[in-house]
Amino acid sequence: MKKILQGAQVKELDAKHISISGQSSQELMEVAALGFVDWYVAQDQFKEYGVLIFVGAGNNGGDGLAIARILTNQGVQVSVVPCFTDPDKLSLDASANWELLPKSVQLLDFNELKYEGDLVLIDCYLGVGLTGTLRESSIPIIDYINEFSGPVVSVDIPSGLPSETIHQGLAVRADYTVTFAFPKLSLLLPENAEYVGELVLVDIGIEEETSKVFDSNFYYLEEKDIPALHKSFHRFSYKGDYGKILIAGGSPGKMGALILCAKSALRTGTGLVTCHIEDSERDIIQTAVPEAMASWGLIANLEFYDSVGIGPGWGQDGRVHLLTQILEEFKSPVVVDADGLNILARSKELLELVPKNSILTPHIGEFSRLVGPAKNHLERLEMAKEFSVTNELILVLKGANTVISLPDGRQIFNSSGTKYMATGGSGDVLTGMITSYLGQGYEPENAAICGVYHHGLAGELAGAKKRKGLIASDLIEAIPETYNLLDIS
Ligand SMILES: NC(=O)C1=CN([C@@H]2O[C@H](COP(=O)(O)OP(=O)(O)OC[C@H]3O[C@@H](n4cnc5c(N)ncnc54)[C@H](OP(=O)(O)O)[C@@H]3O)[C@@H](O)[C@H]2O)[C@@H](O)CC1
Ligand SMILES: Nc1ncnc2c1ncn2[C@@H]1O[C@H](COP(=O)(O)OP(=O)(O)O)[C@@H](O)[C@H]1O
Ligand SMILES: [K+]
Repeated sequence: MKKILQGAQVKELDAKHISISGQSSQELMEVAALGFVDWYVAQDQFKEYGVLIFVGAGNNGGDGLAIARILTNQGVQVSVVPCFTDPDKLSLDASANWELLPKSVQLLDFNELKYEGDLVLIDCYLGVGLTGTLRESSIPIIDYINEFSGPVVSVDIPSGLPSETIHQGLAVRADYTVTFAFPKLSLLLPENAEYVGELVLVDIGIEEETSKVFDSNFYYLEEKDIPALHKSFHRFSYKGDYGKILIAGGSPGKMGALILCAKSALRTGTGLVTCHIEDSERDIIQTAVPEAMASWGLIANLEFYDSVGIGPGWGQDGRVHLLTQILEEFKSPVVVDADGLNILARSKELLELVPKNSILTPHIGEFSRLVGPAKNHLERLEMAKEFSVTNELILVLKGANTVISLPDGRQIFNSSGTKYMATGGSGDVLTGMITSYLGQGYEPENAAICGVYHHGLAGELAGAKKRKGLIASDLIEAIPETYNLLDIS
């Protein structure tokens, strides 16, 4: 899994990579520029566009000059706007790429900028080398980029955005940010979404091993990390091997949440699902999910189950007794969501009963009730870490780039998912998936990671077809496709 370092550590990371790989810094810049161009030319929406590249004097500008050369050689019409006064002031690698710039590239003076036709503006003005507050001289440049009528793509980071903090001042507001090696923390903060646009990560071949010596609790979860975390089953596996799970949820008028959760667990691979419900709701669950069994009253034989999911659509009134029974009698980790979390927030003494390494899946509202209100996402991350470490629990803080907070202090940002998942019932589907993996015998950490990643991927697959027409049931139907895509059997 990639470590998320600080922007200021990028130079050290490069130096380490260079000493291990034997690659020169200019070659590394070339790899980054080629990676950017590969992504760029694959974007159908830019097919008929020329490009206008703003370049600064540092290595971010160097990337831009290399991109200008490579795109020109691929037949794209390229103009460059140098945002520096003297080419002698360029960084070493930027200077080398300045010398290599093809003669056919048009150099445009920022003060006399006039352009015609469909253009994409590529922002290579300032990267992670930004220090302190933005200088006066940068303001007209960033204003110009922000007033540009066409699409804006920022390279590595939107110019003017600091690498680690929540920003409220002037910075480029990009439609896309194509970042290198690892996503900078600021690109993952919801408060900065208006600057970042869509986030794309380009791998530039720096081994994960290289960042081991750097101190960071933040990690970025990608598709390549997933297959190794899955358990494989053998030819003679029977339904008991895939887990027997209990879901305590649903209430009159909110049975849908439980139905989504149960179906999702079945599609994730669980062998046997039992739904613990109110007597009056028996017909609904048996009709909507014939594959599931139902139980009611006090729970008999809790030890029969491999995992328990608690909360979707449950309601809070009259549930404390049942929740206490589960937490006292079920000795393995459980999954707690929705009203299960709301009860814990109201009756904090129950928190001590929650088995260690259980997985709690709050959205921001539930987090605020359970752990406390946060000023911003950075503070929320810090509070989540403290909560996970102190209580030895796994917190899955849901949202775009869901964060998995582990009892050892690591915090993992998810890369999969789409805005189309912001629809009622998406969270119930996630609870079913994580409970399913726990029941299949996955370590709690892996159950949370696989659940969160596959859930987001199911969202991407369903979202590609249904866009804003996506509903939570579409996520469930897309779960099997995620196994095909990652070749998980
Ligand atoms: N491993 C990787 O990820 C790789 C990273 N690579 C790339 O390197 C980039 C980092 O490059 P970097 O360190 O040269 O700095 P960069 O971002 O160009 O900024 C320096 C410029 O900003 C200016 N400036 C500073 N503060 C300012 C302010 N407050 N207000 C205004 N201006 C200010 C500063 O001016 P100066 O102080 O020198 O006068 C100088 O001109 C990184 O983002 C990525 O794109 C790839 O090439 C390869 C592999
Ligand atoms: N903009 C978004 N980008 C990616 N994922 C999202 C986004 N909005 C919501 N999600 C995901 O959808 C799910 C919503 O969960 P939740 O808020 O509990 O919904 P519900 O209570 O309706 O089931 C979470 O897993 C969250 O990560
Ligand atoms: K930039």
